[in-house]
Amino acid sequence: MNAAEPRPSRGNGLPDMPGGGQTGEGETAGVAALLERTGAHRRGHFVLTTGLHSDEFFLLAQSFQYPEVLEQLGAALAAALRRVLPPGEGPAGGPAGEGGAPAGWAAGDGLRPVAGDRGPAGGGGARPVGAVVGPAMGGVLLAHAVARVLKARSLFAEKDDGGAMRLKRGFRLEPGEPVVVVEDAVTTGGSVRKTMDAVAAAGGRVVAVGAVVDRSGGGVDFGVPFVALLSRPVAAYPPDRCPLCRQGVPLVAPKQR
Ligand SMILES: O=P(O)(O)OC[C@H]1O[C@H](OP(=O)(O)OP(=O)(O)O)[C@H](O)[C@@H]1O
Ligand SMILES: O=C(O)c1cc(=O)[nH]c(=O)[nH]1
Repeated sequence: MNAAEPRPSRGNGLPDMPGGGQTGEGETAGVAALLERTGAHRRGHFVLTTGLHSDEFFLLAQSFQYPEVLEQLGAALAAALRRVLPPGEGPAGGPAGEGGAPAGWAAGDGLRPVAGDRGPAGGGGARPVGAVVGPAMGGVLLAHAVARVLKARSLFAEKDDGGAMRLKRGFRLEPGEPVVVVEDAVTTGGSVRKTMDAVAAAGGRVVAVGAVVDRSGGGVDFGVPFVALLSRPVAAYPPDRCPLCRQGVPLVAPKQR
């Protein structure tokens, strides 16, 4: 096999991510290869959520349709997040409590309690991450995959009528509960910021942000540590300054097809 080719693994034709979830060049290459192989990385002429145009698009639903790939990406992102989480705000452990859990479910049932019920972490000390929150739709599956590894709850925020994000469906956070926000692809960071606002409105405290792809190449600042499995600047143009429009390349809304 050509050394530059992704390594097939587990008989599914998908490449392993070198380093078992370690960040660095090897992992970046592994993630890029995974996105190529699963058809998530597209080239053409695309309209983005913000109305900007781009010649590249990361349609991560294509990758996430393979549970094994979602699991790999979630594990890699969880590992990267662990490295930037403040001490004590890593994965949860500790005893289960009642809050958020249906009656009769407790430690050993596989349910994660809300952070305020985790005993020793309270009392002014750092608390473990209680929840991973993703913006719907792109962040829903990813939040689940990351939460599974961090042993936290998996929640999602949804747009309300005004375009803001909100926790709905009875999702609750404890006051000051440490939360990680995850996103499939970050361009301007607007969706992550709205999700952070939703977490704050629900009383939680965002301690880190993670994404599979950071199209800003490190150009966005969320005020908390931000990690991405693949980070590089990707051009995005206002429509009236889009070179692809000038060339007459057909414009595609990739999520609508
Ligand atoms: O960094 P930004 O400029 O905010 O753009 C990135 C966001 O846009 C997309 O979501 P979209 O709003 O299209 O909703 P979806 O997740 O339902 O596809 C994407 O999944 C990110 O959430
Ligand atoms: O900016 C966006 O809307 C966007 C870009 C991208 O590459 N992928 C995606 O899902 N959304």
